[in-house]
Amino acid sequence: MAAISLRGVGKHWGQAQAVKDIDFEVKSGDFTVLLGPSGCGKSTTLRLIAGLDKPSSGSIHIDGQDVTQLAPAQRKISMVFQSYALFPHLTVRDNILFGVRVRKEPRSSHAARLQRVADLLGLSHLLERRPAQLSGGQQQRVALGRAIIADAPVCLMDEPLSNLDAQLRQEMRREIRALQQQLQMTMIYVTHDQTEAMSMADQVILLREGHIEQDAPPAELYAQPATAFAARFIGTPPMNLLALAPHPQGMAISGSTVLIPAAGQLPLQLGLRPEHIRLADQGVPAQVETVEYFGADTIVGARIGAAALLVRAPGQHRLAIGETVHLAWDERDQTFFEGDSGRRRP
Ligand SMILES: Nc1ncnc2c1ncn2[C@@H]1O[C@H](COP(=O)(O)OP(=O)(O)OP(=O)(O)O)[C@@H](O)[C@H]1O
Repeated sequence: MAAISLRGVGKHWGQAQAVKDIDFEVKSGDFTVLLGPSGCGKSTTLRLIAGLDKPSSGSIHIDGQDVTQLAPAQRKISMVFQSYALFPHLTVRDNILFGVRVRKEPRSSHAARLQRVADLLGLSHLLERRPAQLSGGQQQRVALGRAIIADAPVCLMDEPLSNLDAQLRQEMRREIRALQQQLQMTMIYVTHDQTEAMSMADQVILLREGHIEQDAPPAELYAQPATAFAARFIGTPPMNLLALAPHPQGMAISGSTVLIPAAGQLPLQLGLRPEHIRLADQGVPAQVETVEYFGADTIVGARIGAAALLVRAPGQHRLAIGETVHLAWDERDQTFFEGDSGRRRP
């Protein structure tokens, strides 16, 4: 199975720089997610790996071979797009076999390969249908089938689930991840959905405005965000960032007398994950501003001085707006970010 590496890859369209200085390695058999907000360069990066666009600088290697100048067909990759790109006039069978036939792969192998892929994806009873006679999830499986039957060592996916409803998305996430592990595919998957990235990936590459903000496994991205941007991009709800201000005895949460022991230079922000803050009998007084109940937990919006923050408390909490609650957290769950650069303080 293939490993992929990008070295100093950049792409500009006229004056506009879509991505710059992209460096990363994808291990063979790993599931890597390119994550980031709209316009950060995810699709551009994927298209460069696929060979659909040529980089303006840098090089791309697959399995140790420099493929920068190779055409897509020579790169041994398969690709699944957001729009499934199925042929409406072809049956499921013919859609899945399309690429295999175009590439003139041995006819004798077609039936067995089709059978395996159809069984794997639960499509065996739908082979004679046309795309219009399938549900969204089934169409997505056909698109996956076409990628899997190619037996290409690398599979690239660009937001493949964005046309599906929330429940089906979750099912398909699990299916894609299970298939990738079962077939030991090297996968690069583009999404702007952090829950998708966190739940599927071995490695997350978080992009921002064309550069890599952080490249780490999900657990590290969550526990040790490199920057305030990374901290805010991950988590539901995301990490709270509270501005700190000078206080005669050190540093306090801005607009309050709540002291935060932290050596370092201002400006500084305190990062606290909503799930790390407890509603306690004793602690920092805060005023309740919002209460949202979700069944398993309650998200409480509260204010300490000038700082608004969200608390994720297990179970149901009937709190009145304006009521004073007490908040507590462990010092080890505090993260500090430099106010100007946004970098996490080590
Ligand atoms: N063919 C093109 N010509 C000019 N600019 C482009 C082209 N393709 C992409 N760009 C620009 O490059 C930047 C990155 O685009 P890209 O599609 O890679 O972002 P993305 O992260 O995939 O966004 P989205 O999640 O919205 O699809 C954007 O500013 C975009 O406008």
